[in-house]
Amino acid sequence: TEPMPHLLVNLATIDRPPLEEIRYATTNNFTGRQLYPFPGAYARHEVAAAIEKVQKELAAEGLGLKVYDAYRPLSVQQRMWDLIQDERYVSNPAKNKGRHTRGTAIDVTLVDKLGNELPMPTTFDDFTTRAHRDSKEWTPEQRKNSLLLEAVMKKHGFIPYPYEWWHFDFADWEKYPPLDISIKDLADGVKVATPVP
Ligand SMILES: C[C@@H](N)C(=O)N[C@H](C)C(=O)O
Ligand SMILES: [Zn+2]
Repeated sequence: TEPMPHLLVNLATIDRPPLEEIRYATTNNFTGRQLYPFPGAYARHEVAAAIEKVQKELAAEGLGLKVYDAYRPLSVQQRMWDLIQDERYVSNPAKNKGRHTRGTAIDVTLVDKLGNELPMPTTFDDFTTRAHRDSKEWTPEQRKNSLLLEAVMKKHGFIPYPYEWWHFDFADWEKYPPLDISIKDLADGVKVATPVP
């Protein structure tokens, strides 16, 4: 396959950029390993445009998004799968080549004007049934906040993922090419990537 434009956009460059806490650029994640050399939240340009609309709408309520993860290289997805072979919580590259690998998935929570996270059902990457959207264990406040996040994301083209309250896929995500361009190459301004065959 020939290299082609990857069409990924740095979410820090959009209007009203979301807060970022890119957990896989730290050791504070379920792997205990730093998987990205430094933080970077990249998404397909269509997805970035939708996030801009979400941010505009949330700002009117004094709220915003905080991003835990966005685009993820396929090689990183493989490392995650090697650790947690549970398709509810980690995509199996052999089956679907990943969701985040296409720049169409985003892991987010809600923050107030000061950047404080609103109470949500679990912490990020809590791989238990409490993170499921049909969990009966949530408090009314956690449910309200989670449903608010879900509503604004759905309105702008995202599909809530059933097993993780923080994960959203852009509509038709399977139609976008999976990629393995590194976060470093993206930060260095490399504009082309080879789609994974
Ligand atoms: C690992 C977790 N944050 C995640 O992104 N899970 C989904 C299901 C995925 O790996 O695509
Ligand atoms: Zn996710």
